Amino acid sequence: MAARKPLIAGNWKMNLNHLEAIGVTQKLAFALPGKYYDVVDVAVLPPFTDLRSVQTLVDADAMPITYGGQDLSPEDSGAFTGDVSGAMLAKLGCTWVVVGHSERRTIHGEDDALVNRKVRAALRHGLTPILCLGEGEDVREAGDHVRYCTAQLDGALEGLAADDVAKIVLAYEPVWAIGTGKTAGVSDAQEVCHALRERLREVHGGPVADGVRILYGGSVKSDNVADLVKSDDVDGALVGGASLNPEGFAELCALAAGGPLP
Ligand SMILES: O=C(CO)COP(=O)(O)O
Repeated sequence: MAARKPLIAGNWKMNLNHLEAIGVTQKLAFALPGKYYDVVDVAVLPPFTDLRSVQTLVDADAMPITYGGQDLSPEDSGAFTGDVSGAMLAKLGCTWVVVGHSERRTIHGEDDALVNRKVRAALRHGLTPILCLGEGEDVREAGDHVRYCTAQLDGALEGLAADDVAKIVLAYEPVWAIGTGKTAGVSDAQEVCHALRERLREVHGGPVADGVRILYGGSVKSDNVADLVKSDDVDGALVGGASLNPEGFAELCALAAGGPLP
């Protein structure tokens, strides 16, 4: 298996104003000693209004933390009230942008075609899309989750060249596990992450499949992260609620890197 460095990304969702963001980022950097970043990549994904503050702090203290947005417009500029472009995120030093989160798909009606345009917009501006996929409870109960998730993958990546697909991070987030306290079992997470990787292999080739990081998201906590990232095809976690507490998130990152904080 190709060596893939795990990524632990904290999706703050619509939490923490820009002043709180400064506090949380400082505490996270203080709580997680530098050596852990050799083993895991650590990212925070704050609301748009916090990004400038996070950028200033990360730059000033040369923190090894990366950051990104939670969404972007498929367009580059123009009359799109309320939207934020990939160019704007790139200008703020963002590394990542979440695309296709289930909360965007459900609450804002985003479909695979729009997600595909957003993936392209992110890549156009040198951002790494964290492309979220995942089935709802009804699909899981019908046993159709693998087919459902690979179809979402195909839709989101339709028409993309293999060397672009190689730049993407995937996140398998079963909707029934988000914010519910129900985590997919390690074998459930591994099953879908493996199927997504095999689909990448089929469509985009072995080197792409072996290189792309596939995260798991949905009620990831300090007590389950280590087992999740030990799975062959799970290369990290997209963490919601548990990323809001900086000391707790630092502990979670350390556990993903192989051991608790000293
Ligand atoms: O949606 C998620 C991350 O993007 C997961 O959220 P929770 O970790 O709060 O379940």
